[in-house]
Amino acid sequence: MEHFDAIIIGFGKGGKTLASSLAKAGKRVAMLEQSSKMYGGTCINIACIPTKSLVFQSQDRYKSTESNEDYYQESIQEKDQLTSTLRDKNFHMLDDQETVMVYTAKATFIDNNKIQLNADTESLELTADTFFINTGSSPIIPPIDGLEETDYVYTSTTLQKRNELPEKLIIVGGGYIGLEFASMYANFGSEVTVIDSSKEFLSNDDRDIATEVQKIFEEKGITIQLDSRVQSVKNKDSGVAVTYQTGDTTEETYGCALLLATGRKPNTEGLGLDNTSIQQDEKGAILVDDYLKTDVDHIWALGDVNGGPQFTYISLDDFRIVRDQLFGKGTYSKKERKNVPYSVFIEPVLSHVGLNEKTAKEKGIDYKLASIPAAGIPYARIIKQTDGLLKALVDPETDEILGCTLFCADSSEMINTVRIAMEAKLPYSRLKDNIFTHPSMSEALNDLFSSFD
Ligand SMILES: Cc1cc2nc3c(=O)[nH]c(=O)nc-3n(C[C@H](O)[C@H](O)[C@H](O)COP(=O)(O)OP(=O)(O)OC[C@H]3O[C@@H](n4cnc5c(N)ncnc54)[C@H](O)[C@@H]3O)c2cc1C
Ligand SMILES: NC(=O)c1ccc[n+]([C@@H]2O[C@H](COP(=O)([O-])OP(=O)(O)OC[C@H]3O[C@@H](n4cnc5c(N)ncnc54)[C@H](O)[C@@H]3O)[C@@H](O)[C@H]2O)c1
Repeated sequence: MEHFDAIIIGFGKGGKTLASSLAKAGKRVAMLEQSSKMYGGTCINIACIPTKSLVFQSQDRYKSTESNEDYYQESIQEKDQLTSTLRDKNFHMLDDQETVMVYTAKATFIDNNKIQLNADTESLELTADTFFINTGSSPIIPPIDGLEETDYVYTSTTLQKRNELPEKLIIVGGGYIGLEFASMYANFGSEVTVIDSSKEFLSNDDRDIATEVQKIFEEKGITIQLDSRVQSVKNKDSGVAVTYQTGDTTEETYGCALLLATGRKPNTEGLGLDNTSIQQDEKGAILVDDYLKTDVDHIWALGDVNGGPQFTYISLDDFRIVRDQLFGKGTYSKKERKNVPYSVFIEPVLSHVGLNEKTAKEKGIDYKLASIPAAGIPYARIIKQTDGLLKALVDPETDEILGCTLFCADSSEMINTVRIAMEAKLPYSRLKDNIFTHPSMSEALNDLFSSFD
């Protein structure tokens, strides 16, 4: 039986980065990945990278004279080339290191110290001093009658593999995936309907932001059905007949394809956690302390599987927490992680960090508010992306930035500048008076924060 210094289960962002660090420190590492199609993890193979490749290609659709169908197929091929290159690069990044061994097989714990690897024809047992679980998450399939017997039902993973552009696409769930896919498929030329169970569109966001996003979605021809639940689906023609309940009424609609985007659950099935002392919460997430340690002293869990925010950059930050324990002072923990930003890659991008007006009001937190339209930004005019709205909240006592929402082009870059200012506890005047290059979207931060004077 082979013994390692560390076994990492799952080729996710946190795990693969940790594997490299451990190897650099001369440790013997086993990276266990269940699928040869997933070297590098979810992000590069089926999530952030391929979807953003499609998002950005869909935004260039208007530049091409090709048919919608041809343009879409080429975009899918381009996306596949990109992920294949990255997958190969990721595999070699680890496998080419002398002290790292990549095993392609599903891992199951036999006990707190031993793993069984199950490949097609053989199985193998491995032991290690330390274990790091980084198995990610997978789509939640909601209980809908007829789902299993119906063709043309997809998840975000399987829809990206479909070569044919759906003329009519129905999306269940209006969260990150639902909105990004809605915007992207509408740009490619699909007729899109989003069905979401929430009473309000973008229910966690400020109403003025949600209204602006909804307006832009409707201009793209996207139909949004709120307070609605899909009850049943069945095959119809070469697509899906969908029955859903909106308030008290039952409605029917038809799509060539149905995308399920109702959240993701931690990947713990088949991991053999029952054979260990590791505990899980009611949603299946592995319970960890602030240092990401499980109930077993030599086993940690990183990324989506530990129930934290589901972002690649959080998995990477989980790596930083573990690295600090293995190679640093052991002081960095989840408690230190504040102001996690996010970007939803619709058009324009919706980015946020910290507090928004809605939450500030709910919590009775004092704030000063500034808001400017994206149309006033010279660079937005140059790139012809004048839709959107920028908002910021500052503390009236300290002048520190409490939060910021940027619904404008390039906001996924700009929001990182705002976060640094927040983390450094700078007064808003530092962004108001910062020298930004011109013309750029970032210089809009001068204008946004000038509104407080
Ligand atoms: C469509 C989509 C778009 C997204 N877009 C973004 C985005 O733009 N930005 C962003 O930050 N986040 C985005 N996310 C979220 C992001 O992809 C995840 O948060 C992130 O990939 C999670 O990484 P991880 O390190 O937890 O593990 P993962 O990258 O999920 O890796 C887990 C790996 O473990 C393997 N595995 C599972 N079980 C076993 C087992 N028993 N044995 C061996 N191997 C196993 C899996 O095959 C997988 O390769 C998106 C998600 C989706 C679905
Ligand atoms: N840009 C990004 O960073 C990005 C992009 C995509 C995904 N992600 C990550 O992936 C995670 C999963 O994304 P997601 O969109 O699947 O989940 P989500 O939690 O963002 O949204 C799920 C949506 O589905 C709705 N819903 C739930 N059950 C429903 C039902 N039965 N019928 C109708 N609607 C229902 C919810 O109201 C919610 O609006 C996200 O939480 C995010 O962390 C990030």
